[in-house]
Amino acid sequence: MSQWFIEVAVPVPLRQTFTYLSGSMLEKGCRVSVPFGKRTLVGIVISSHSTYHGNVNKLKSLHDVLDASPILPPILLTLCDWLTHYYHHPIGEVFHTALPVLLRKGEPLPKDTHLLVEAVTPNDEAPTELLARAPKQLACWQFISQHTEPLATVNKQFSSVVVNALIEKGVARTIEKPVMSAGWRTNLHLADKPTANREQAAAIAAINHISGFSTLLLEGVTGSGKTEVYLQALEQVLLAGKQVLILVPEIGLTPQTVRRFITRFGIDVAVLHSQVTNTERLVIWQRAKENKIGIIIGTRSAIFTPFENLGMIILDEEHDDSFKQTDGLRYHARDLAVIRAKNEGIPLVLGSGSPSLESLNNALNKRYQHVLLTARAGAAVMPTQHLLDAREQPLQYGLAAGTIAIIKSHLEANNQVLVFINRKGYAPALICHRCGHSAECHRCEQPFTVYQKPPRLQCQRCEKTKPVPLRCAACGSSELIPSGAGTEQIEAGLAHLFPQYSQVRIDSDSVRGKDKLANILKKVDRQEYQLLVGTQILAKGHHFPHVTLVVVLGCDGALYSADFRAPEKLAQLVTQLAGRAGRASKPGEMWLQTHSPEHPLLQDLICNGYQAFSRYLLQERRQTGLPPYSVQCVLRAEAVNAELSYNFLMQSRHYLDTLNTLQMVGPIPAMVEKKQGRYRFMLILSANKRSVLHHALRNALPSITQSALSSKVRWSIDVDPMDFN
Ligand SMILES: Nc1ncnc2c1ncn2[C@@H]1O[C@H](COP(=O)(O)OP(=O)(O)OP(=O)(O)O)[C@@H](O)[C@H]1O
Ligand SMILES: [Zn+2]
Repeated sequence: MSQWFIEVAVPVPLRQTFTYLSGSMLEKGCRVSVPFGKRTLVGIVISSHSTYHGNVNKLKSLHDVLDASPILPPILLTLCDWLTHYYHHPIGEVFHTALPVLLRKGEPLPKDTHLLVEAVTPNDEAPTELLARAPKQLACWQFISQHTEPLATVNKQFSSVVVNALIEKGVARTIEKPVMSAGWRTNLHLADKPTANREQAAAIAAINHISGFSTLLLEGVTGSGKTEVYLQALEQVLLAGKQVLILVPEIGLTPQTVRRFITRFGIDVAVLHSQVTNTERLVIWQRAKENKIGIIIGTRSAIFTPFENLGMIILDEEHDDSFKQTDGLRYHARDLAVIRAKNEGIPLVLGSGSPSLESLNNALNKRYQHVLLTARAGAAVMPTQHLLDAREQPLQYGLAAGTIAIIKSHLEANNQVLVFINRKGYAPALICHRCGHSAECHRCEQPFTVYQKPPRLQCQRCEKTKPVPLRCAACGSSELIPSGAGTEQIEAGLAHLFPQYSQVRIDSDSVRGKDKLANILKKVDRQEYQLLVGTQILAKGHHFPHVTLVVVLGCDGALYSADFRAPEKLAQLVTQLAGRAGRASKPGEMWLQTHSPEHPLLQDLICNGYQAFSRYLLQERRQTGLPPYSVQCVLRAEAVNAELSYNFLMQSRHYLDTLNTLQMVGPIPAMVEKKQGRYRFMLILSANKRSVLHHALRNALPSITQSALSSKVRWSIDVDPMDFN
């Protein structure tokens, strides 16, 4: 019997494959179960060899081969290889991330079958007598004797009690059959659509003109009808029988968006987001792979869906943070989409009203095609933007008198008002009025947020909760005052100021649970609420036709942040928030309440708008040599013992420095210095060229991973970091 040496990617945090023995050659991409220490793990075959240059006696045999043919198509295998190299991530974990949870666990692919109910006719006679006393059962039997129907269809008319009774009496049985689907292409039909305006038509033509791979940045102001452009550009792709993948931000995936695609094309649209169960996810995964689904709309990880015949990728709100994974394999779905589209030889469309500086730079450099939509679609006009100087104005619940007056005028005109604040809870801190001590989470060294609904203190980093204390832990005084304002406080304040208007709070606390956000948005649409108070969630792509005023609170902190991306993120947030106002027939306005009305960044953004502001920020990045004019990587380490994580990074710095090609900052405390009892440090690496950064990392990683300290701390590599937390 021949012996094969199989290289397997095993889901462990080690940057290598492991060799196992097998009696036969195995193809790359098949799953195998292997012994690993005392455990059995599911790994992916990377390669098979007939020879081995090591001690064969030390090798173990595979337990099992789980797939007869590769579970991942070649395109995804290539993508995983790219991820492993680009993000310097352990190969087994890369494959693990790319696979649906159930496949990671070694489950087989589900059979695409359904149960049918078939009538049985004993002695060739209808069982009329047998069922004479059970008219429902008789009716059911007659129904199934005419056609063999799926159980689900039968159950629409007859309860399972009735069906089971027939089965027990031996006059019906269930049979499992493959689902015969006519395929989405037969159902495809185009519904009525608005006539594209001149700019939209140019964008659609530009997209449809692409043959093979190209990335196109659609920079369209909020409400300019980007979704309409996607819809019309997709017609040609779908009519050619090709599938499409649409990637959207985490919370932007609303039923309204999905419905627009369903009604336009008349076909099922599969949706992939965090609330989809593992079983549903696997079914969609397989159906896409077999070209049984035409359109998939999903968040970040949907980029790993296999398609038999993918024709286009669209990534909407491409500036959104949620496309970047912030733990484990820290990939950016936008960058992955570029690589995937290139490998598939298909167009990629990136859309945003406030594009990231990375994409903008690529567009201005002509690496991407660039199409602008400068005006709103239909009759809507762009909202006006203003600063509200809160200095020396009386404040009530964090709202300046001027802000309250503007809110009042819009409410009285019967319009909806959206109030944004970047904090959840009632107040971001509880402070002792006598000694100034603030109640703090010890594990995170971070002030507790005060909540009223229900009353508690809660840490935003580790979610630990505590009852609200009656006395100061430091001096015993009972004079404890909430400091600053969050959504709950603004909600309470507005309820007090405007009791006659109905209000809803929209933040991650209030929309927790399936369909909760969707239901609130439906009510907003029906104008059951006139005041909307909330966090970032409100900024994401929603179409609020009745909102005419957007009020922005609590943004001053971002003006003084140490993160060089803070101005860009603030500008995107403000632009997207303003973009929720005046989207239909009535014009809208945005007021940003600030104590720094003269700050040049704010002035520039409000007076000149995102388009000019973003070009100015790019100039600044060029002058300072920051991304996208350089590349970065962050090495993070955390440990209960601060010294360990500091020393690990110090030592890593030394290994990385041997080539003397990188600029390095650190080790310095991460912006989130402590979390759940662990001290966190970072080392920021930058280089002018990507190849230099990668070379230095590849050169140093063996020493870093083999160091004794590396097993004593939790550490990670973040290529193209989007934050310094
Ligand atoms: N050519 C058109 N004629 C009339 N109405 C249109 C046209 N294109 C889009 N609309 C309408 O304009 C509104 C905004 O369009 P859409 O939601 O596509 O904008 P968007 O650019 O995706 O918005 P945002 O980036 O702010 O989320 C929608 O109600 C849409 O139906
Ligand atoms: Zn905490």
